[in-house]
Amino acid sequence: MPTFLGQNQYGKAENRVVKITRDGATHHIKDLNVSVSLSGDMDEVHYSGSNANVLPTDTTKNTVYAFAKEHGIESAEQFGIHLARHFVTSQEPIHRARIRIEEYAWERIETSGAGTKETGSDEQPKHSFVRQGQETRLTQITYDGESWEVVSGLKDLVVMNSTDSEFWGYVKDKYTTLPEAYDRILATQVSARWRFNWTDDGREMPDWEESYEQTRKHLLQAFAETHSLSLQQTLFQMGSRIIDHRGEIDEVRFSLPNKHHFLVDLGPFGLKNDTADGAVYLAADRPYGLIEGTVLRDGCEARIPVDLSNL
Ligand SMILES: O=c1[nH]c(=O)c2[nH]c(=O)[nH]c2[nH]1
Repeated sequence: MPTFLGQNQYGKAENRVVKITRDGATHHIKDLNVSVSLSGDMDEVHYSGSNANVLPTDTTKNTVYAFAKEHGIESAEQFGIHLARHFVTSQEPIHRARIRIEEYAWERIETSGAGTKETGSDEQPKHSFVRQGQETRLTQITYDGESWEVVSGLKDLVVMNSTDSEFWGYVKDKYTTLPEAYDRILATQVSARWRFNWTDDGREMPDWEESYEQTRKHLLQAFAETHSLSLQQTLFQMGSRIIDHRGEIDEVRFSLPNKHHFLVDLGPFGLKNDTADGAVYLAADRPYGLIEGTVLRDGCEARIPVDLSNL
């Protein structure tokens, strides 16, 4: 044979697994990106195409989700060890498993205490999270020698509510397959711009640092405290909360990708997976719903461009 096979490995990369554990009203998130890579007696599949030694990559994906449900995710390390041991000890041709895991950290959103829980209790909702260490603060200043326009904002602020989100009662036509949801995850990567009404007419400038901190806080609190019937409704609540609390801002525009989380069907493995507790979700990256809109102070006109990537 003039050629021979060198190093090779295979598996399913980037299995996005999200597990929500409920401890009463307090939810805990484990959000991992798990990549499986296996190697061993795989010469034949390359030389002759015989799949006799091949555990499908699809099976490795299912194993990740089933293990998350059945055994939980104590830590990324423990989860990875468990998976690696499983592949090597359960499949004779597999001699080596490499499990790479990225873990995304989430911080609880501090709310104002005005949660929308129907319970009437003043207990803080504990199911709203902001992803750590991602966002970028932005500003754009325009001056034509006479007037100023200051538009500030942020992008890549990733937030999640692990409950208090529903989506139902929508139009259904012959192509509609989406089941109505009465308890779903709502997650988005916020891109927002807000326009200041300041201009250099002798008025004092806003305290830009304080304004940013407070605007971000109101945005997050509105996200956390809205019992959402759609991402569109949440968008309007976030914008209104900012305009109501920040007199220096007249207009807010949002671009909100709906980061869908689908309950994984673990029925084929005899595992019940519903939202009640310990639910395991597939975090899909595309396609995604894209919800965009502007919220304005009464009497003010829209000046922020519709397409935020132009800003
Ligand atoms: O909050 C949502 N708004 C929509 O317009 C929509 N469409 C969809 O399929 N899911 C959702 N969710």
